Amino acid sequence: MAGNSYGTLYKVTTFGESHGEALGGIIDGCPPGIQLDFEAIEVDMARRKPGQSAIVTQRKEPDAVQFLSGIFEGKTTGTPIGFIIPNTNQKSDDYSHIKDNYRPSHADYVYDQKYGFRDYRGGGRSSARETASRVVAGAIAKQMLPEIKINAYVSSVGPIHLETPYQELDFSKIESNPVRCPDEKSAAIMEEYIRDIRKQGDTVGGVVTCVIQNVPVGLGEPVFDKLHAELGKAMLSINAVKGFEYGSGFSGSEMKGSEHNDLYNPDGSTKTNLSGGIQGGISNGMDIYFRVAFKPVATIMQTQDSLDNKGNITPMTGKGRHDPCVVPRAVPIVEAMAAIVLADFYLINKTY
Ligand SMILES: Cc1cc2nc3c(=O)[nH]c(=O)nc-3n(C[C@H](O)[C@H](O)[C@H](O)COP(=O)(O)O)c2cc1C
Repeated sequence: MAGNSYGTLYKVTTFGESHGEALGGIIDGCPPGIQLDFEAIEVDMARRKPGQSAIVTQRKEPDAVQFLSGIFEGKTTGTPIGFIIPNTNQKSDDYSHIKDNYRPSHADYVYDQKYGFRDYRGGGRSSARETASRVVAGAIAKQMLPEIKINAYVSSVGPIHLETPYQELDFSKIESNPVRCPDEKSAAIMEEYIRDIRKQGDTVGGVVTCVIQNVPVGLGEPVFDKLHAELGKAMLSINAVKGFEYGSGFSGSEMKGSEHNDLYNPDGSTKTNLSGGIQGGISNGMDIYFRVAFKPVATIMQTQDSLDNKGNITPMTGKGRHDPCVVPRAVPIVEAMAAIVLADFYLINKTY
């Protein structure tokens, strides 16, 4: 299958299915000599892994990464970094109900139409288990760019919104609750809401906000490979993502130029930052911030009509262990994809 790689110079390829032997990946282009902090990689993996709290899927996977190449005495060698993440809990679920049936709003139908055959167990390649490999590649990319700070957090769950601007939030609180919302009051309401939705056998969407600080001026290419275009592609490549906006986003379209313009300070920084840290596709040194909208995922524990592969509409009830709301687990995935994009542009910049 094509389309399993991302990046030009920091090139990440992933492989694996939800219920296969293992997931894994190859990172090609990582510079030599980076002393890796393996604990930091494990921390990010633990933030994504299933079973981490009562408000995510209860599948139990340790998501332990085994590095196979490209690292010697704890340092990157500059050769491809190969790794696997064994699937240890892959045999416990019965997915025979989706063998010949297509869940509404999942990828079953399009995979069958495109390839004529699919590994239906747990969604196969379309499962967000694939994102575990991205988190490994992102954790290494973060270590390549230690001066750049990437913080993502949950800013809404269904109808519950955290309206506080990111500048007034304490990012050290993001990990203080299972929702990953830095405002503890909002987090408690969001958690309650997710628990309630789960009890109803339903799912709910949400928004992850990401803030990237200390980005040097000059990352991003001027025409097609604009920094925000690549961030948008990276975020929209994450499962269940339905929207991306950066800076003032859609709300900027309602403003006047006199309100929206970011006026300069003598050092080139700007007094406001409605542009979201990118101008003309190139980072301008201000904070980059964007929002990623996730849908309520498809598998619900209620009965809905599905389509079978003979063209019959038949009722189906979700089975197995699923996420009632994916945003708490999506936070490290958003950070990982942001880090991969920045690492790629950082290396591209060095070729000038
Ligand atoms: C962290 C994460 C966990 C997910 N968990 C589930 C899940 O438990 N059940 C489900 O039906 N979809 C889940 N999804 C979403 C599916 O992977 C996704 O909807 C599917 O691949 C179809 O792609 P699309 O929604 O982007 O069109 C999850 C997505 C993410 C990011």
